[in-house]
Amino acid sequence: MTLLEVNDLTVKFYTQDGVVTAVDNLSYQIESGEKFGVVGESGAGKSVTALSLMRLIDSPGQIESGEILFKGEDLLEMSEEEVRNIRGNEIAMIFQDAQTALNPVYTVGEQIAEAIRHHLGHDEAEARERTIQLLDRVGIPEAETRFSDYPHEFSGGMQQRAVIAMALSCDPDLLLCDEPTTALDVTIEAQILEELEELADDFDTAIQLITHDLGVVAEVCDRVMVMYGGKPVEKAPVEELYYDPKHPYTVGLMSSIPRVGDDRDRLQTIPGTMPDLVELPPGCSFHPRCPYAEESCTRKEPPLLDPETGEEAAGTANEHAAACLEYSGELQGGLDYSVEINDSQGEPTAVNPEGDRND
Ligand SMILES: Nc1ncnc2c1ncn2[C@@H]1O[C@H](COP(=O)(O)OP(=O)(O)OP(=O)(O)O)[C@@H](O)[C@H]1O
Repeated sequence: MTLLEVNDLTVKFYTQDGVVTAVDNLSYQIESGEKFGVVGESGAGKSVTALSLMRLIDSPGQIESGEILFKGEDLLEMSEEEVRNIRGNEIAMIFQDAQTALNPVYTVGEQIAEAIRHHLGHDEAEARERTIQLLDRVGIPEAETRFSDYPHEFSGGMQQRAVIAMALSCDPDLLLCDEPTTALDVTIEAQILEELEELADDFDTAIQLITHDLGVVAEVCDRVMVMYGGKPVEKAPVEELYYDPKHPYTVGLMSSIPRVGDDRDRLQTIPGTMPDLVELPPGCSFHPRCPYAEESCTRKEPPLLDPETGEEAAGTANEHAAACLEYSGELQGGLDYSVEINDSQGEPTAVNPEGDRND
């Protein structure tokens, strides 16, 4: 069943430097219980998309148009009170920085219990019991004792686990995670991602996981949307994206995934930077950074197409869709990159644009 359907969402910020189109006519869907990744560099519009789902876009920002259907109801048409009931209850959000989500003057346990009392109407004893169960479930040892600890008595990883417990306390249908492990060290990150994945399955909660790291998406997600300049450039089931990426931007992102034990320098980034969102380049907004760009790319904005058939594709369910003129047959030189499968480590793939290898 489709849980979330975003149709033609456009969000703009009216800044002194001009009008920033942070999200541009964006459409995507998330099924119940699905783990959906949103990937792209800084400024791609990932956080603004998530904040729109919570109706948390403030001035100078504005949701200009579109629909956000959650269980068939348009969040953009709801009253403030109706949205408040959904927020934290049916849709919960976890941010990168656990410290901002936890109030330093209350114990961790009290904060979670308070959320449970508020949203689920439990009495104090029930809320306390559920909190301890949740703390235990997210991997906090000696949960009963730690209930009474203040946030500063928790390590960074433990704080983020507590935030996950708080987000799950009301058994939401959709959990928005915005770079939830970026601030943590790699070992803790891996543990928490694994936990998050398991919890989502146990609670039958769908996840929209925002990250700039395709490795994180590979770990957790079923399906992925790659964003560039406020738009999706590729959508695919996660394995297909890894083994058979179709958009040059995705290929660039994959080349920059570092791999443990890999002696080649994979820490290369895609040359250039995200364009100015006040004045996007004409045609394909990735063309100034694309190694395959031709004259036509500077003129025509590529639609999302099924790379196999060249037909229009929304990239829902198992569809693979990419926005590149290659798939409308308008790129004369074609795309020329190779996909390496790194069998020894059982990891998905390394992808290198031709001529960009360091071996
Ligand atoms: N409060 C704001 N005022 C003005 N512009 C904003 C504001 N918030 C976001 N933007 C604009 O929206 C664009 C998209 O921002 P967003 O935070 O969604 O990017 P992102 O992909 O989540 O990047 P990051 O990984 O850095 O969070 C930004 O480049 C910025 O220009």
